[in-house]
Amino acid sequence: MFDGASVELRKAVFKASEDVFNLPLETKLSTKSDKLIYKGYLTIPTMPLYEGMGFYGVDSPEVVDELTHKLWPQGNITFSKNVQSFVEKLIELNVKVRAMTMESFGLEKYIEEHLNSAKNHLQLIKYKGVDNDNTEGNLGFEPHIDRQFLTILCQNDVVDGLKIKTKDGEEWIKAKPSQDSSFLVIAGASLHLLLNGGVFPPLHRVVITGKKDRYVAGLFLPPKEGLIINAPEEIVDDEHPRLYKPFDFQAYLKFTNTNTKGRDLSSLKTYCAL
Ligand SMILES: O=C(O)CCC(=O)C(=O)O
Ligand SMILES: [Fe+2]
Repeated sequence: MFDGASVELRKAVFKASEDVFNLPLETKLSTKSDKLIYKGYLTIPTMPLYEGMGFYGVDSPEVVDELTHKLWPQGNITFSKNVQSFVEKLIELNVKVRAMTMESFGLEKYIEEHLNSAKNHLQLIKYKGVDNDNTEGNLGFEPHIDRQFLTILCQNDVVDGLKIKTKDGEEWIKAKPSQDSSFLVIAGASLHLLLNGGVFPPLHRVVITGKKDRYVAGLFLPPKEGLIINAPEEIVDDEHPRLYKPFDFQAYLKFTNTNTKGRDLSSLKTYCAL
């Protein structure tokens, strides 16, 4: 699925991403939407090195075209074509991973329904490199679990920074892609809930150490608006009792947005465990 041509495509997307973040601030701000925080330009006051550009519903060419037009009113066909082709590859990978995951839990009959229950969201991310010798590194992204079903990340080859907490909570390990064609797949809270705790959503954070800017492209799979997540009966029994109340993603988003420190597994449990 990811051949030489895809590696080229990926390079083109990171080049495109540089172009996006190099645009004047007013242009980037013109894409900001107050309806959904993750549509358009995103900065987060507590994470000064981070800038994001979100394409919510990215599988629809209109979404990419509309945002491209705001960024380059004179047009930029190369940008929208590269983003669309790249997203197609990421979506293919996401479908495979989610179908295989459902299969491994014996939930074949829910695959279709599950695949249709998510939106495709592309987030281009830039972390500004730092010019200081803080050996601990500088905060790029606060520790958190992802809230969606699944996250697929790829980064520009030269700069690492993503760290993942081991399941026992003992240490942070570096998530280092093995080669420039690799992707990192992270399970999020919504998949954890759907599978009654069967997959683990890891705590992760980003630490920036060098002068080089770090670019990441991530496909996020948030549940569609209105979906209520509840683990299927087939995976609930005396040995695996139901762990969570029916879960409304939008309400959880609101809860975690007003409480940024609450994005870990224990606060998810406080929020909706039975
Ligand atoms: O920058 C990264 O590698 C991870 C970003 C991330 O964790 C997120 O956007 O949720
Ligand atoms: Fe994350």
